[in-house]
Amino acid sequence: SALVDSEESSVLLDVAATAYDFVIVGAGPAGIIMADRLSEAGKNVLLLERGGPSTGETGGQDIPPWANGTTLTRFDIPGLYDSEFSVKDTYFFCKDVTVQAGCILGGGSSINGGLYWYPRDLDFSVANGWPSAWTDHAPYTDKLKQRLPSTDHPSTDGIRYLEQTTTVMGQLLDGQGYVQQTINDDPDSKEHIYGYTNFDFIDGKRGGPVASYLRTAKARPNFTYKDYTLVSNVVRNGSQITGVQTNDTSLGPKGVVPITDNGSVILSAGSFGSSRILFMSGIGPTDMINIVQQNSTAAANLPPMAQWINLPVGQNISDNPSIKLLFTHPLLDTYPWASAVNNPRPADAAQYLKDQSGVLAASSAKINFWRSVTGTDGILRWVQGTARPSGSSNLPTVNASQIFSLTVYLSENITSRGRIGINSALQATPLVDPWFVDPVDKSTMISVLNDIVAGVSNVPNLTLIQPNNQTIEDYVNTYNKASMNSDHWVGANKIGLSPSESVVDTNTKVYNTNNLFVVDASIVPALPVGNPQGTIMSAAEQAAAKILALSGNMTLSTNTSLSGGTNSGMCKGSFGGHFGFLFLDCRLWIQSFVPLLCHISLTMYSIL
Ligand SMILES: Cc1cc2nc3c(=O)[nH]c(=O)nc-3n(C[C@H](O)[C@H](O)[C@H](O)COP(=O)(O)OP(=O)(O)OC[C@H]3O[C@@H](n4cnc5c(N)ncnc54)[C@H](O)[C@@H]3O)c2cc1C
Repeated sequence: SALVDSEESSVLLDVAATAYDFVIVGAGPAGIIMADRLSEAGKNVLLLERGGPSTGETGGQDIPPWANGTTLTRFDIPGLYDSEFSVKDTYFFCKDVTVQAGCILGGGSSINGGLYWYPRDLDFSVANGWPSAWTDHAPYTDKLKQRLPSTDHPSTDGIRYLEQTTTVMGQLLDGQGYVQQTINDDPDSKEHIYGYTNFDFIDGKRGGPVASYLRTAKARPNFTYKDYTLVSNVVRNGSQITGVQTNDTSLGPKGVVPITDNGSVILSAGSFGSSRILFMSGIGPTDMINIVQQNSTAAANLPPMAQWINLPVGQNISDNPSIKLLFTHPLLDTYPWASAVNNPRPADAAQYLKDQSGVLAASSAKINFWRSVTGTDGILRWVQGTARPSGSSNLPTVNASQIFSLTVYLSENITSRGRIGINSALQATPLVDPWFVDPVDKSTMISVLNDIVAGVSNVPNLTLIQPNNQTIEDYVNTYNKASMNSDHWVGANKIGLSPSESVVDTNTKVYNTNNLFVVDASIVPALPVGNPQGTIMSAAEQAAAKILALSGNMTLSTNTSLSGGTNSGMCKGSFGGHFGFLFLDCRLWIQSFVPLLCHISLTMYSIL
């Protein structure tokens, strides 16, 4: 199916464009899982990623000096997570998003702290904003667990390192009625519990979807991956999407990658990335599309105004407001995380290089706890704490090597919402910050922090050093807003039952389009109880099942190769579901048997 107009194809006569059943934009956790599940079902899938490789396995080259001669990049080594924020060249963060977002293979999962929580039932409840069609979510979490189990002891020798923070923080929590548990063994239990941090690391290295789902996808002939490919917008004719506009003219005429007649585009470019692509495709609030209209290059790709689709893209955003406290205790060993990329402690580097064990086999988080608290508005909100043996060098009166930090997040049921959008430079950016918009969120945080601090005097030798000589209330009131950012943005393209308050329907299809889907953090309607990647990845599992069900888990597509408008005659058919899996690639017989084979497969398809 020719998806570019005749003028375009006559200008670029020698560009061949393969049409795909699914073009997925963005190789973050959601995009990778979608690519794997759809290709597993026999679909012809193209995964486009704007960034380059990350881990050594994917061809990454960013190897710290002390690991020279290995394939261990900074993204492989969990203990280098905290150093990301202090290196000069942060090329792995998106340069056109004004907050931190990963622009590299794996997206956020390649640059995040790796904290990984299986969602609980309440995270996917109607009360938490999900449509009822999504609430039977446990089977999808099970699918995720099978492919990507969590660990709370990531070092290959099974030993936990730097546990002083856990010991001291555990004493504080014991004194306040918290109970220790293996957190992911019972995800539904979150009331006054604490435990070791769970990660998605594998064999002492960063694991995540890149080291699991992407591996299986890559092994399939019907899966194609292209990196360094930026998608600006979808190409559409009204509600019918016909392809995506990329910056790579080798992929198709003027860089347009077409989809098959029954094909679909799935945006998995993250909360900021997917929202921007929608605006640039003429989908979203009019004020945002007007900004696109004012940019002459981007305006050229906008559909006519009559085809603009007004949806609340970028609204309903939430992110955990988080406040950090600092403590000192003589037992502590504050780890020099920031310098570990160039100058790690020599024994730790040697141990890690030997067999991926030791301190560097985990990122900095050591202990997590949860509780609920009811605000003055009667709403029960959830609270998460994460403690790390890390500190700050600007505290002259304190021994800098004996500090640990506690980050307290307000999570599920917070009532504040913000908005994200684009500015005139087309950077994706928060327009209304989502933290403490509702004063009850703030007062709830203050009461939680006061509760924690009240227990400090019961732990021998434990001292709160930040805030110091200041009430918790003053500390929170004067806290730098930007530091409250937890990088857990959800809700921009919220799933829901109506286009007046949501962007995608219960099948994750963008309202008022025939074949455009969004599957990533942005469809999650409200924050889960813990750091969100487990929720996002299991949501992708459910979305894949729903999208496959929509297409009857079956595809028979003519895989058109355009060259100056000429069909070179490739044929590809597959079907799955009840009849098992059959994949026919006609390229082998392209010279002589193409028409016959295509006919046979079409006949088989119609019989079955
Ligand atoms: C510093 C940091 C630390 C974090 N720590 C944790 C943690 O410990 N635990 C946790 O659960 N969560 C954590 N998070 C959040 C978590 O990583 C994200 O919620 C998650 O990665 C979102 O997944 P996603 O698939 O929606 O999008 P993303 O991970 O953002 O992936 C989107 C992908 O799309 C690509 N892309 C974007 N735009 C385009 C385009 N136009 N064309 C082509 N490709 C495009 C990007 O390069 C990226 O690879 C952290 C986030 C950050 C930034």
